[in-house]
Amino acid sequence: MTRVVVAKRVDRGDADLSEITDLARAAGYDVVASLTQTRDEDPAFHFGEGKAEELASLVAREDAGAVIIDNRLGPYQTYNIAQKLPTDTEVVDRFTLILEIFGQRASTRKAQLQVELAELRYELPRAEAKASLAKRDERPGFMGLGEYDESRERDIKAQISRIKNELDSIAEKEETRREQRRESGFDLVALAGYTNAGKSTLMQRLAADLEVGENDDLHPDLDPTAESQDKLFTTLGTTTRRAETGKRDVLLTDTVGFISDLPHWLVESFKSTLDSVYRADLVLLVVDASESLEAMREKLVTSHDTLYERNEAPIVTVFNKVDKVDDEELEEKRAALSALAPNPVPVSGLTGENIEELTERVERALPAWEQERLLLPMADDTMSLVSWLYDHAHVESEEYEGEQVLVEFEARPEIVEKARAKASSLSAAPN
Ligand SMILES: Nc1nc2c(ncn2[C@@H]2O[C@H](COP(=O)(O)OP(=O)(O)OP(=O)(O)O)[C@@H](O)[C@H]2O)c(=O)[nH]1
Ligand SMILES: [Mg+2]
Repeated sequence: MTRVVVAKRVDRGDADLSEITDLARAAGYDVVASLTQTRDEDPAFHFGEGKAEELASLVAREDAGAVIIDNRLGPYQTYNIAQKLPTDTEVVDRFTLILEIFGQRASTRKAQLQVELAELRYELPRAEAKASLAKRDERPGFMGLGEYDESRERDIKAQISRIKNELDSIAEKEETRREQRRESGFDLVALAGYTNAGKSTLMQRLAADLEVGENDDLHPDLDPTAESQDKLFTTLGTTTRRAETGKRDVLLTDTVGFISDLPHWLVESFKSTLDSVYRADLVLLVVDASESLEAMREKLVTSHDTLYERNEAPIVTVFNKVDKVDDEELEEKRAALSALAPNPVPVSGLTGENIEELTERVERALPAWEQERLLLPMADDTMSLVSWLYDHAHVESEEYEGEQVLVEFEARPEIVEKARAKASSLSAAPN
């Protein structure tokens, strides 16, 4: 395990190193020391130059192989800090660290492409900076360098557009699959929220274990396990399972957690993963209610920012981990956060407390179903239409009256429309 020093600068107040330390551990580093500074950003070193020197001696004393800095460093700042540090000390910033974790966990083609895309987008401005440095230093006999770096830039741009095309075609396939699932009568519910909020635990709680096996071939992302761990970014791809909520057939999707302070291009790189949230029929926004009010507020803001531009679905906020919070504290948090999290459902994914209230809320918040009664003549295909209704709708009653059958059911508007069409083709069929 590489020994690392974590460091962070804030403009004012105290720098909090807990998240960057968790991220470093999630990436497999051994955090051996830390350093913080409260001051304005220094253009050359990000930290004050004296602090950068302090960092260098800390790295030497601790025999660390890398420093992890929880700030956005410009390419020049990264270079300048590296110059101060013992030779071969790696400088890792918040985004490279997150990308490293994503890279380690990326197990599907899509996840790998997304990581690659983010890495290239990270590298592009750095290659541009290198090229312009090289140009500035260009002297006779040194011509090759600048040109070489410009070709690297062109290379990166070409790779970016190739990967984006492939991701677009994956996204299209997934959109088609979502539509097919809706046509089969499923409501699509997505779990979203800050990393480590307990999404995967809740998924396991809500999932009906039954039937996953049967659907494996149909839906390749249906996965019997949604791993949960006390680690950041345990879940990277998406996992979909059937959930038991009552009348409605719900497909629940668990997905990558949100995290604060990510640049736009990084979030954008994971767009096709987040599409399963943006394009759901309902989003369950999971919040860890056992954290401090301030942490909850910040994480809710990050979550809403991530959802803001693209999300089309209604949102139900879930206050998770209530087994660790007493009623009074919960009530205070609920009141203080009412603007960001209106009417949250308190649950514990771990103990199962209050899960029923959650499933009831899901049923109520999903787009409304239509009621319909169809009087069907007894024809060759009548029984197959009835069984189709059982698969795609909630059948309330089925009564036989002589040569006719009366079916009462509730379903999505599209399903009702399809059923009507099927019914009219029944009666039109010659006997
Ligand atoms: N006490 C308590 N712990 C919980 C609860 N739900 C989840 N946890 C714990 O919180 C940690 C994170 O849970 P996950 O379900 O992996 O969280 P996640 O949101 O899927 O996290 P990422 O996939 O890493 O973004 C695990 O250690 C869980 O056991 C809960 O209701 N109560
Ligand atoms: Mg998870």
